[in-house]
Amino acid sequence: MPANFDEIIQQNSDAYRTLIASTGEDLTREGLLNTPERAAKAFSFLTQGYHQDLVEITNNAIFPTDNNELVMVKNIEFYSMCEHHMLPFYGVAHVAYLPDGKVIGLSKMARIVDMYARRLQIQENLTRQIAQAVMDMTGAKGAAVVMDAAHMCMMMRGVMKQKSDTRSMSLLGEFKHNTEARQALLMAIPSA
Ligand SMILES: Nc1nc2c(ncn2[C@@H]2O[C@H](COP(=O)(O)OP(=O)(O)OP(=O)(O)O)[C@@H](O)[C@H]2O)c(=O)[nH]1
Ligand SMILES: [Zn+2]
Repeated sequence: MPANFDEIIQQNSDAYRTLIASTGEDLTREGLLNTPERAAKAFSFLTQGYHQDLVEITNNAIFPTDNNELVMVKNIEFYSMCEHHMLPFYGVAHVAYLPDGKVIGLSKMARIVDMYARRLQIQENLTRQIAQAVMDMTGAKGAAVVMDAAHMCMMMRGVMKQKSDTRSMSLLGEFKHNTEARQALLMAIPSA
């Protein structure tokens, strides 16, 4: 949470008041009375990733191992917002790495996904940032992230395609350079 949290909520409530008023709505009607502040708090939650860092969220949960085979946490659900329209995109992330003597707490992989998802993003950059973070935190031989997502900006407006879904991938280290490692990874990833 930022130090000036209350001030930010106040400012963003005013901004939401302006937005709501632009529709012609009556801001004093009962159903809308607390909406600007509620929306400001919701926005603050959905963008809280800007106020987190990797060291804090992983909390030193790095452990020694003598098993350096593939680790993958599949189907980590995430919600993000596209940086173009500020509309949600959401789906699942599959996060994998090839340890080099160290593993990371499994829940921390999901926390890393959430930290980057709760920012204004495009799916491709989100995917790469998660892979890089896993690589950096574990010193892994390779890290890979695959994300499958639906984009509300393509569904409820614009081209209005309800069934399209987007797969993005980031392969680092061994997964990029070693064909065998990449094939083992791709076989383990669920189809969209
Ligand atoms: N590559 C990528 N594009 C995205 C993502 N999220 C939204 N977009 C796209 O960003 C693009 C923005 O295009 P613009 O032409 O500037 O905006 P627009 O007029 O609102 O575009 P339309 O959505 O086609 O109506 C659109 O094609 C969106 O589909 C994402 O995560 N990755
Ligand atoms: Zn968009």
